[in-house]
Amino acid sequence: MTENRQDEVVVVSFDELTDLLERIFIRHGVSAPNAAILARNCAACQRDGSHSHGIFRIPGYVSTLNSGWVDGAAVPVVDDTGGAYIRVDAKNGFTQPAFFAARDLLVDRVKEHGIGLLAIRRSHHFSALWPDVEPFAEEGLVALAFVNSMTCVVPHGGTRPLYGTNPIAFAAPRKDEPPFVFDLATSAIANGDVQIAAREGRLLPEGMGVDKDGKPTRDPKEILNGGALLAFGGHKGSTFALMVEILAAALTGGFFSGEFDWSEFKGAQTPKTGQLFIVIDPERGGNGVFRERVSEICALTVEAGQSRLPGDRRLLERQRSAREGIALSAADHAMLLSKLA
Ligand SMILES: NC(=O)C1=CN([C@@H]2O[C@H](COP(=O)(O)OP(=O)(O)OC[C@H]3O[C@@H](n4cnc5c(N)ncnc54)[C@H](OP(=O)(O)O)[C@@H]3O)[C@@H](O)[C@H]2O)C=CC1
Ligand SMILES: O=C([O-])C1=[NH+]CCC1
Repeated sequence: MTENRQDEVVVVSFDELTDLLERIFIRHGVSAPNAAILARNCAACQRDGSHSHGIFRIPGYVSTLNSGWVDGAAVPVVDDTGGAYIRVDAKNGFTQPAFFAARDLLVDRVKEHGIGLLAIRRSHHFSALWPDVEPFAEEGLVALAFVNSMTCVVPHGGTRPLYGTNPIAFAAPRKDEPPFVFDLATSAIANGDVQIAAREGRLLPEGMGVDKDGKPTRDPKEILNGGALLAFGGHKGSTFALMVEILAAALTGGFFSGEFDWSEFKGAQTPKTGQLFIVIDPERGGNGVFRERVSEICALTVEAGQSRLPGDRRLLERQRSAREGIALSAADHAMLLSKLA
């Protein structure tokens, strides 16, 4: 760890950050195996510049754990249907331990059937989705993830919030290069980014949200205090958000984004919903050149003038972190240390 007081920055390695986060999770009641999974996930978000779901989320994890809303020591129960469909009851724990409890079985089933579904319920997903899907593509598989969250998005033309920010992620292997991965909220902006803008006193771009009276606003505080977010792309993004409610909640047996009641749990921030993962073995397509074709369409997209592909910024951040370490502001580093007290 190196401190640079002049710039008020503390530089840590990925392993150092993971270790610190692991100790924080354990300090607040997360079991050791679950803490190792959550710490690695959160450190990876910070490393890759997914700042809305990196260490920014630690106070939320901690206040939620302390409220009793989530069980950090939950032991997920895997229900193997014997076919391509695997169900997991997360037992009111975080999604990632439930995901890893079934991941190997899922990959076995994908190899067997060409496709596998992992449906997780009674689970709290408080992170980015790309860490869930990217490793499948590194193994040559195609993966999709659907996660619903907590009510803060108004359906297109509607008058009250109903959907969560409901992200969708996708990963596909490419030939001789890292997988193509996107990971996006179906809201115009993720709730985490609205919170960060509010903290930094920044206005948002037009078209992200409305205030408590339904009037368009660029003020993140007005959106967070009784206002709401809009879906991306009008009725189209709104319909994607609805689809995510169907796949992540109705299909898995989890709660819709507006269905759970955390009012008795002061400090609770993690949505207790459901998550669906669909994993496909592209080799079953039989054309034998799937990776080449993915690389080809990505290259054509850039040739057609798109300045960059989804995931490019994140991978550059990953490379920078590997070269230079992960730079935390001294204030953020102090915040993390304070969570060990
Ligand atoms: N757990 C949960 O319930 C929720 C989690 N989230 C998480 O919040 C995160 C942020 O979501 P969101 O605000 O939608 O993220 P962004 O809008 O910042 O990015 C969404 C995707 O678009 C890509 N992208 C961004 N800008 C461009 C561009 N100019 N050209 C091409 N591609 C681009 C990003 O790649 P790149 O990363 O390389 O910039 C990323 O794959 C996600 O990781 C999501 O999973 C969101 C909602 C709920
Ligand atoms: O940024 C976001 O919208 C959320 N992240 C976790 C729950 C919702």
